[in-house]
Amino acid sequence: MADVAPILETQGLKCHFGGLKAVDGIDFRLREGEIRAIIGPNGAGKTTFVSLLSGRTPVTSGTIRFRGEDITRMPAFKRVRHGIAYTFQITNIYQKLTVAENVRIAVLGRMQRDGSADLDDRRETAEALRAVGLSDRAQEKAGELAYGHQRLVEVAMGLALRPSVLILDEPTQGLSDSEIEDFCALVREIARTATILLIEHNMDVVMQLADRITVLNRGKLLAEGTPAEIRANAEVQAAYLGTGA
Ligand SMILES: Nc1ncnc2c1ncn2[C@@H]1O[C@H](COP(=O)(O)OP(=O)(O)OP(=O)(O)O)[C@@H](O)[C@H]1O
Repeated sequence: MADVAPILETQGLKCHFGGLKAVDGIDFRLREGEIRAIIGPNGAGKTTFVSLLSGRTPVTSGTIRFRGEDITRMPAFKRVRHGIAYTFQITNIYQKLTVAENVRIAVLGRMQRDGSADLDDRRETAEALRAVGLSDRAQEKAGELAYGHQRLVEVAMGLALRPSVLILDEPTQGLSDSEIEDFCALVREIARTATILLIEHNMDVVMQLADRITVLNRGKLLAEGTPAEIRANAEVQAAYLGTGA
């Protein structure tokens, strides 16, 4: 696998906020088709790192390549067109619109992107809602849903874009145990057609889903490996998992 060209790659990626080195020189390679988890203590730089990948936050220095093309300075909306979708922490949702209307906006955006005006947008919307288990709530106002369900609306919006890379930032926050189980099944399903980059604090979810795990600490890459390797890594245990994990 090591010689397969990465779908997404960073070299020496940095993002400094004044004196704070939120992301401090990260070399990262994401393989096409994998589920990669990013973990690390609070403030490690995880959200900042994926914000750089999505174009939401400007890079201080270093490069980002997508399928070999330098996208370091490409605006966020163009990255979405290239197939990099990022579910924000709810900020994407129109609170006063229904769940279905929110998802339909994403579907229509993709149709415009792909020039596929002949697609049945209502059917596509219904499919995305079914995938995340929100069909029953399609006509509810998005802003009135529980927090965890609003996160799922965002995932449906991301899915509706048919991304080749889907970046999920703490998607299971606010979900019940059974909803988390359904969500894990959904991620496996999505992974059949997309590469997934997942920031996640729930270690059960990480260990269950990830093909590989990247550990960040203080803006730097601390370790990378399979779930078993990361579990056994003493440095990771000290920095993040705690020695008892
Ligand atoms: N826009 C910003 N301006 C200034 N500092 C920021 C900004 N965004 C993030 N930071 C700081 O950068 C550091 C990394 O934050 P980031 O949110 O990327 O970490 P994280 O690993 O995602 O943390 P958490 O797990 O708590 O979400 C933190 O010290 C944070 O306060």
